[in-house]
Amino acid sequence: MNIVLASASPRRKELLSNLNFDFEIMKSNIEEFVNDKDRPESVAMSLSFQKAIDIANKTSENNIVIGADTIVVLDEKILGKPEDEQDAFNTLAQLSGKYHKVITGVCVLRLSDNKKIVDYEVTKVKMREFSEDEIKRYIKTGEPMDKAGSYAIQGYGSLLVEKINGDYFNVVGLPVSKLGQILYRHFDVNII
Ligand SMILES: Cc1cn([C@H]2C[C@H](O)[C@@H](COP(=O)(O)OP(=O)(O)OP(=O)(O)O)O2)c(=O)[nH]c1=O
Repeated sequence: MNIVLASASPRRKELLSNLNFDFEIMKSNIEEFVNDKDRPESVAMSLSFQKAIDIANKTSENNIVIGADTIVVLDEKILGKPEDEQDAFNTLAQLSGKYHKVITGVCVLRLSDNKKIVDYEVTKVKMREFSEDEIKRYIKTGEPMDKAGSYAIQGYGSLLVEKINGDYFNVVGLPVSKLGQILYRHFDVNII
């Protein structure tokens, strides 16, 4: 039995690596389809499941597969990864001075005994007010381009964040504590 992280995200890999247990990485390349009418929590959970099942079907059925998906939500509207720099600018301008939610859906499954747990974690993030000039300078760093909500709290984006309420790691891309509980309670995996 192996644990497989169904993710191309270097952030997720790093967060799991901090726990010093063996796992494999397999990159799922599902088409991320979002229906605007669904609740943001459902969207994040559904995408995490799609990533996990894609990889589960390509690996041993005894493996435990983990999928995750992070979205940023402002006034119930999902702000995903930016399409281009203009899109990143518009997203960051909307986030300035306000609270938003970061939701990460997480799915853990094992086909051999038909086990599937899907859950999510929410973290509230308050941005300080920033100017258009600051947004332009931030975009020039290149950091926003592959991040949900066009920022990275673990990087230069930390300069824009005023405070958070909830799990920091959830914002970076993986609700580590929740995931640990799922592995322990439902899959008998004891990391510590
Ligand atoms: C809000 C925020 C998001 N992010 C990242 C985490 C995710 O990698 C990314 C959201 O995109 P996702 O679609 O969740 O993940 P991904 O495409 O990077 O990787 P994969 O689907 O293969 O698992 O945004 C940060 O790194 N820092 C932040 O502060």
